[in-house]
Amino acid sequence: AMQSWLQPFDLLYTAGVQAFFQGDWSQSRDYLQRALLSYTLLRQVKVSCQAQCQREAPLHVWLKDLSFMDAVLQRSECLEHCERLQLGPPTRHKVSSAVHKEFKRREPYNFLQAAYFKLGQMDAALAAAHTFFVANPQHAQIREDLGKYRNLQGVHWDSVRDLEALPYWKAYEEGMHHYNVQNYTQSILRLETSLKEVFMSLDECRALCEGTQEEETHTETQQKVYEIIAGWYVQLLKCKQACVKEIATKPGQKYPIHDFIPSHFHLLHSAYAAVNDGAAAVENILTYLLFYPRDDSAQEKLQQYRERFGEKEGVRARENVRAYIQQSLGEKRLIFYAMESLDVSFEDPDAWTPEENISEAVKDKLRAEKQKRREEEQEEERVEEERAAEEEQRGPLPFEGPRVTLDSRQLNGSHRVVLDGVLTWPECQEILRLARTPAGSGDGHQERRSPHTPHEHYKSLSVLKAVKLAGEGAVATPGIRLFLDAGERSRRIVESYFRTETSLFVSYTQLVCRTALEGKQDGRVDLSHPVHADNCVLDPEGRECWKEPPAYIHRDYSAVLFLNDDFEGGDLFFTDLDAITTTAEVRPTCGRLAAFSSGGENPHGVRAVTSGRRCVIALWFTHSSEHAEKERKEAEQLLTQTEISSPQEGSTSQRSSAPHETKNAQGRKQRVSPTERVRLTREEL
Ligand SMILES: O=C(O)CCC(=O)C(=O)O
Ligand SMILES: [Fe+2]
Repeated sequence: AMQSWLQPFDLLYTAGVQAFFQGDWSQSRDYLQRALLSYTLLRQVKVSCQAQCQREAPLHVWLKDLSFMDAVLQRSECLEHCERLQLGPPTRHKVSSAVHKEFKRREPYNFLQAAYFKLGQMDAALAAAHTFFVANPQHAQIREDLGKYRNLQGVHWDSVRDLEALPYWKAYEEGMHHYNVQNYTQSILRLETSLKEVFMSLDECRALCEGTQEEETHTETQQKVYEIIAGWYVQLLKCKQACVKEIATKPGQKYPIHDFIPSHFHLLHSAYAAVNDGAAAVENILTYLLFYPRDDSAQEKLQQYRERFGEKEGVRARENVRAYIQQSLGEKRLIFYAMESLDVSFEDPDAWTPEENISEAVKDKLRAEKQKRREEEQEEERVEEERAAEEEQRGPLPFEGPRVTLDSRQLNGSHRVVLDGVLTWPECQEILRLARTPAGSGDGHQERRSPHTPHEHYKSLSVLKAVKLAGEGAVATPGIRLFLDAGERSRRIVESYFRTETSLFVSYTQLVCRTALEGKQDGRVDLSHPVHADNCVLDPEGRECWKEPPAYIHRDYSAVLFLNDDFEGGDLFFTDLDAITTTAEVRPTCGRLAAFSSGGENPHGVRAVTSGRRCVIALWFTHSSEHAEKERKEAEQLLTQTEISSPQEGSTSQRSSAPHETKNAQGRKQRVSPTERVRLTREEL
């Protein structure tokens, strides 16, 4: 049966992305299509196995009864067997939550649209692009791409549709529209369709909760067996409850539609009344009253319908809705109970939950959580606004070559930017030659154990030391001139891009190379450079950053100018104040500059370098003239003398005009996040 098993969607996705960067568009398209299909089929199998095993291995027994365990085991075996038949061993489809999230965000469609485009399949490209856009309306790159599609000849805009659309959204929206223009018959048809589909999607979502279990983040070691069962079960109930929210949230929207399900019945009773179907009008207002029994205006409406259409004997609220409400309330009751006794948090997705079901203590907890959520949302909005303001303020670049690759928004932070093309390929090579001099040659060179990790060597070179080495003939001068110039170039870019209020001085420049020690990488878990902020002492526990010594508090901006990419690991990454939550990763490559403000808003670190050698120019800038790098001046003077006395080293400020590293060479690197990788090839669109 091996061949008939479903291929894991994450592997197909990875293969598709890989082919994408090898420029094999048809291969990429095929893999991505299969990945999306596999993703859908996997869900279908899981849902159908749940349904099947609910029938074949029911769970209507009590815990005190030994047969409870019997039933649990049978259910578990039924599911395992059912899924194994179609999917193979369970481990085949263990997918990381990162990939799950990418599929939820419809990321594969972004690759797919570009692949279709390359293959000249314009209608398919447009459909995929639109599908990605619907879930990512803020995404700058896809907006730009869609703009380009708009200008193309022969693309069929009228037929473009969302390939992932859940069926009820269209029906719901049309139902609303017809209702608003008083076309009640059509409205009824659409809303009934929507309702049917909504409950089907809800059932699916709830069934999937039983299939997969979120990993517990905190694992108490001394938990008793009942606590574990309780914890697990509450988690399951919360997952099922959250489905209401998921169903009511349109793709690309942050918040669900308020009262999504009850509102159907509200619209329906009026619509049925408008077409004089008294029985249906009464049925739907009664159904609405199941959610809001004390809604006075609904009660009044019911009276009016009874007067207008006569007593409708035998007309009752919809049975499936009554059952749904009962089930949901039962679940909520258990969760509320758990909130009182266990450390459980919960956000009720429904507005209709009757107050009397909730104890005062739980009400307080719910209120506190709602408040917390609101504050989080406000904070998010504030950050978003700040970012938008920053975007508007962002200054021009002082040179032709460099261009912004990722801005603060794309890097999920503030005062961050990644530029490419700050150095050309030959320039990087020339600077790298400075670092290649044998260890121990001259006192300026230090190749030693890294101060941060026992798994790497670490070599640093300041500008002045470099110049002195040149004086001794140990290194070539053009590289040093470039080393100095690169710092100045970066300074001007940072000053201009961030539109700093006063001018910036370079306060320190360092050429830093980190070399993986061979044979010392197995099982390594540490970083090349632990998470820190550059001008304050990070306190992840307190989520604060203390701007006081021993931190270099005069540093205002930091920059890392990458020189090479022929090593493994070594990505620069940013985190939240907790020093754990990664917000952005930057893959080094020649000429790429990562610049950011030096404070607590930009904690960062460097991933382990697990093979080869990673070299960068690390730069810090300051507004304070007293902290301007004194060595730089001295180095300049010395260097000028050296250059004059040894003209055979070539022209003074050697500027190469050789082409930049090609985009494909960058793209082939594995570590760049897929989103960034799409960006890098996007300009070819
Ligand atoms: O090398 C890097 O990417 C960053 C190094 C760094 O953060 C530092 O030296 O402060
Ligand atoms: Fe740093």
